[in-house]
Amino acid sequence: MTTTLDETSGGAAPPNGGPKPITVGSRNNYVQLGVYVFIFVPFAALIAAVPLAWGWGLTWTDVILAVVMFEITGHGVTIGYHRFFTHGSFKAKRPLKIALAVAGSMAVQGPPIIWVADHRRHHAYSDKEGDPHSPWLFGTGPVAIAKGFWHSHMGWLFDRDITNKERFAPDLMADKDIVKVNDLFAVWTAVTFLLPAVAGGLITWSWWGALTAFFWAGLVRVAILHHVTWSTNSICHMIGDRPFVSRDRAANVWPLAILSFGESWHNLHHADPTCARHGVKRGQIDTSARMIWLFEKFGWVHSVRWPTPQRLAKISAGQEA
Ligand SMILES: CCCCCCCC/C=C\CCCCCCCC(=O)SCCNC(=O)CCNC(=O)[C@H](O)C(C)(C)COP(=O)(O)OP(=O)(O)OC[C@H]1O[C@@H](n2cnc3c(N)ncnc32)[C@H](O)[C@@H]1OP(=O)(O)O
Repeated sequence: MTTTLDETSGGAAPPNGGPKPITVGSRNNYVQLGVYVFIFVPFAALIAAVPLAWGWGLTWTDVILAVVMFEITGHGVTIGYHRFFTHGSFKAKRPLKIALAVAGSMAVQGPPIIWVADHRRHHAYSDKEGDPHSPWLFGTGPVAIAKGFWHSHMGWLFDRDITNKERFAPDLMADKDIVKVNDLFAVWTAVTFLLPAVAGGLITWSWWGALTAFFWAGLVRVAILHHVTWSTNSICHMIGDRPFVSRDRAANVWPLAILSFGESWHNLHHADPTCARHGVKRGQIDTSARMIWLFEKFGWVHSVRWPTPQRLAKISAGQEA
């Protein structure tokens, strides 16, 4: 059976079918070097941060700037890249659309069109051959599971094919605003590191304050956001609860709910990919859904796909028989 995008994600993109390949070659060396640098430099800072936090550099200014940057860029990914651009869970006014694309780009996870194409491909082939980052492609058993964890968490980023953007993201490629934001990706990458440095320098009125803010609210914050995001691909496809029926191994992992802004209610997400709220049960924290609700109240978004009792009953495990 041929799996089409429309069947699986609900399709924010028009599924223009055809025999288009799912991948189109490999990344060039220049981009591959960028991936290494933008993964390892923040990661090195995160490792260094543990001893450094004991009395070197970390100030309340750095903590506040790091939290603010984490909130902006993290929600740029969850609300923007993920729920809006990939899955079309709501419609947004143009200024908000552009702001979400920029905020997502500042998470240093690649330009929006590539991110969205990869993620739609993930849903189309979830946990099967063709999924760019499933942990289950190596089989079962301890060694295969260890390999699978590494591959799904970050290994896939180092040695990977390029997802066919024409097939998986034609709607974004036809959107001039998004193409512009996409083309300026290197600028947003610079801004995401320089903004906290400039703010830290001005607030403390010192070069030292700029340096520590760059380290904590730039590098360390990006590294933490990277690993939280990647955990959705790795941990949330390996362990956790599966109260809803999905065609893959996606699971709900409650300890990640706060840091991932509600994205770790991943079982519901794969059972109902276009739903704007992932934490649908009582007590399931989902700050991304809260913010979408707020945007709706402000009139910035409309046509939000909120969960309905009928839909939830239909996808609940045990209800299908
Ligand atoms: C609280 C949050 C919770 C979130 C939960 C999410 C829920 C969803 C669930 C689960 C989904 C998870 C999904 C995870 C995905 C993670 C991905 C990562 O983490 S990536 C990490 C490392 N960072 C990078 O890889 C950036 C590296 N790239 C760069 O910095 C720049 O692109 C750079 C410096 C290499 C080049 O920048 P230039 O502006 O000079 O050049 P230019 O024009 O952009 O690129 C040239 C060509 O290469 C492509 N390209 C650029 N970056 C690419 C990339 N990362 N991958 C593939 N192609 C790339 C471009 O599209 C362009 O191709 P053309 O000419 O348009 O066909």
